[in-house]
Amino acid sequence: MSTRTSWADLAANSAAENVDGSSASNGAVGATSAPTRAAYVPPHLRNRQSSDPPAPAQSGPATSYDRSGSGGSRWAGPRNDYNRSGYAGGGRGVGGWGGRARGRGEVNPFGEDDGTEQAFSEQETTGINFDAYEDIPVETSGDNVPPPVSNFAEIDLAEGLNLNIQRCKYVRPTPVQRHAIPISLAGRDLMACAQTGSGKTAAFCFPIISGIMTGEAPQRPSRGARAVCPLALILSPTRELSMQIHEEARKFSYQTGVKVVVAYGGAPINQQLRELERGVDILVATPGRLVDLLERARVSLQMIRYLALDEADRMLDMGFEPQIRKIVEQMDMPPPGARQTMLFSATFPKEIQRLASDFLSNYVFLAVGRVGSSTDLIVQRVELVHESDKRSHLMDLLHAQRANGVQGKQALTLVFVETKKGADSLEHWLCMNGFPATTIHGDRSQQEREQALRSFKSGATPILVATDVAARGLDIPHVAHVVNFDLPNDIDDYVHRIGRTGRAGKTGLATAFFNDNNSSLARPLSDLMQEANQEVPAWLARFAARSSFGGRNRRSGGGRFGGRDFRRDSSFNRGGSDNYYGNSSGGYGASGGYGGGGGYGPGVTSAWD
Ligand SMILES: Nc1ncnc2c1ncn2[C@@H]1O[C@H](COP(=O)(O)OP(=O)(O)OP(=O)(O)O)[C@@H](O)[C@H]1O
Repeated sequence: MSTRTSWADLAANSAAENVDGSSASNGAVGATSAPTRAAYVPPHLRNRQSSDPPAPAQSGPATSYDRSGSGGSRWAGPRNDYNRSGYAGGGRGVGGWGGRARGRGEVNPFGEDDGTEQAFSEQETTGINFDAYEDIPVETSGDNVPPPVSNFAEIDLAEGLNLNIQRCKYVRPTPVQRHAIPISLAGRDLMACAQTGSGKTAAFCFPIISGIMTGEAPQRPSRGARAVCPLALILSPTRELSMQIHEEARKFSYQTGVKVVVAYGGAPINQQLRELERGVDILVATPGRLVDLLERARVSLQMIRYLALDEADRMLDMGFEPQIRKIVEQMDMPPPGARQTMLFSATFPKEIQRLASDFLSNYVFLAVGRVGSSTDLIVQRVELVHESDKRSHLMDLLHAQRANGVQGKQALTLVFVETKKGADSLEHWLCMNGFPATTIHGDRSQQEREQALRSFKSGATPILVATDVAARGLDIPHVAHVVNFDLPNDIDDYVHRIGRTGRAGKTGLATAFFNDNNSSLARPLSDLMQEANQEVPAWLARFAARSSFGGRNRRSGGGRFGGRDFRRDSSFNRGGSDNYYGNSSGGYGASGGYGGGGGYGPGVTSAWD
């Protein structure tokens, strides 16, 4: 019983932390407010009833401009000047490339109140807890690595971008930003590994936006050409993550004249085509939809200067690698060296690093914290729960949270399950038992997926039951608790899942239900927890000791895993021209420690776009 009380206490503390300054400033509902109950529709009836309200305008790329008040015609977008973006090269008529016009009528992604003035005074209270990141060891390797900076003022970013950084209330760069931004601004290719929630999105967006703002005007193909030619491509594995990166990039590029467009599956392609035709500098996309656009010859990659792969290890695993190779190697994208390539993730198995090196030229490897480690900000608990007891155990947890006033918008709970059917069934059961829940997985329509996320974020359904489709990248404020109802097979998936809480310096709680079916995860899980200074239960240590070495999990063969450039490991070094010079701070040694080979199995690739 005492354990359960402590879960609830932890969740309560976490919720209290998550409430801090921001709720005061936006008038958000407090932790004890009752959430608005959404009308529950059982999964089997969902396609027959139109119970889900239609997606609001901001959900789609094309409709987002419909809110701009720029007038009735869809063609009267804020930047229908094809000379500037995506089409027809030559004269910009806007004071040169560096003097890009601000998009008139551009929707303010910061809301009605721009708040630039206010931003400075509020920054210190609403920002990230940087102290939490100060001790993180950083390692770089590569040729002539550009030195890190300690604040944004030291970085030579374009002026309009600096203003938007203030609008975002980013006071100081996070560690990954301090290192990665100067490396990218120096024009270097980069493979970067940093913990979940540590600000990787801005780390690749800032150099791209700044580079486009200050770089030479591109000579785009003639206006008659059907294909649009973005200058930068950002690929991510899921639709929701692509949408999120698009939203972030739009904030960072607000009023800079840099146009960001998103394209992802499950949404009408015609809307996305229309948006692309208005001009695009940065294209954010999921691989499947991009291949479709390339095959229709509606997008050309010939002018790509920047390529960023977010969740790069996922993008290069067996599920996605063929599509990524097609996009990057078999279409018209400039080769490594002629473009700048940035790969980011919180996990980067060596096998994938080796694959990824095909896309890079004389790159810098950057590890902030150990590769694949979880952040200390997340309190991790593992409970021994038999398969048949999982539901009642979850119910106990949720009741304890409720009893402690941990619920509502400020304390969202994300529950991961293995299968889509399992997700629907658990959601149904939770709702029947008085816990408003919704679900996100690959069998739901895109509209349903987006509605589920909105409902979760708003606190209307403070529990989201998800498959791995929600495991990576999603930055949902106020996720106080991640429950691994079904543990994943791969420890890296666990790292990403629990990383949906404890983000941007805030604390979070992660609870996992473990039983005999998860024995292959015992050792990597106990290693990971130990490394993150978590309490490892004695029974888990016994499971770990019993489990065979060299299993399918990469870490199961090694006592220690670390942030390592695979080029430092002689067994991976193909004797090529990779020269590098290691550079580390924070004091961890040079031993490798990823055991076993292969290991990254197909997992739950069906859940991915
Ligand atoms: N310099 C900064 N100051 C304050 N907040 C920041 C800063 N940089 C990023 N953030 C915020 O931190 C949160 C996490 O950032 P982001 O989503 O980029 O993390 P990530 O490292 O990509 O995580 P993941 O590995 O889960 O994809 C976001 O809400 C973002 O707005």
